[in-house]
Amino acid sequence: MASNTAPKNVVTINQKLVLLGDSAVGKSSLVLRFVKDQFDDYRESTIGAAFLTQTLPIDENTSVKLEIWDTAGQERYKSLAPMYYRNANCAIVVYDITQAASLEKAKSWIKELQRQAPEGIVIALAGNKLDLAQERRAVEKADAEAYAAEANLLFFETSAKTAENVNELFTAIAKKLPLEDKLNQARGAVNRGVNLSEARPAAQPSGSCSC
Ligand SMILES: Nc1nc2c(ncn2[C@@H]2O[C@H](COP(=O)(O)OP(=O)(O)OP(=O)(O)O)[C@@H](O)[C@H]2O)c(=O)[nH]1
Repeated sequence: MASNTAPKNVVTINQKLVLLGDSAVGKSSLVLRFVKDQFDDYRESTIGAAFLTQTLPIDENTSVKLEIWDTAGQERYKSLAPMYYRNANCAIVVYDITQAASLEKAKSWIKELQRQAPEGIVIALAGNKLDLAQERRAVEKADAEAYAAEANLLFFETSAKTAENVNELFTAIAKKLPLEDKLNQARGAVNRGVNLSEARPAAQPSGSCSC
């Protein structure tokens, strides 16, 4: 599990991450595994959205603090999603490898992000519930991988239950973020003795942590 604090002399860049996908594919479970290294077999569906943060080192001088918006997958909350992806730097779109329809839903989220989210947003496609692959797989890895390559997405199959590929997914996203400008700004601010917290991103939509 990643640490929640960064060592001294490390520049930390805040980046907003949004999770999207059908209900019950495991969005909240992936976040819970990544942030707290926990898993619940019986999780309540998210209401509205949940907010958590986690700091990830990406090299010896730089950390990324991910401000994670875990959106609710139920259809009735669909209209809220733009509020969460509007200023996002990166997104994880999740499907369940045992439910073919959830990949179709993921593809429609990806189209919406590519049309409406900020230019340059880093998008990953995650096929979750990999622990059920042997008995219940309904989406072939090669098919999802080929789609992801064509749409220029990062791609991982994950299991929030066993933790397989969960840290790898979040780390790959953090490493793909174009941080050069922000790093130069932050290092310039440090050299001028400016308090970095003044340069943090604008206020986020309100939400609660359901973890
Ligand atoms: N076997 C298995 N079950 C999982 C995995 N991830 C999540 N689940 C289960 O799937 C169910 C739904 O998980 P959630 O994390 O609540 O799904 P969600 O996508 O956040 O759902 P919404 O809040 O409705 O959008 C729960 O019962 C979880 O325990 C996994 O990797 N493997």
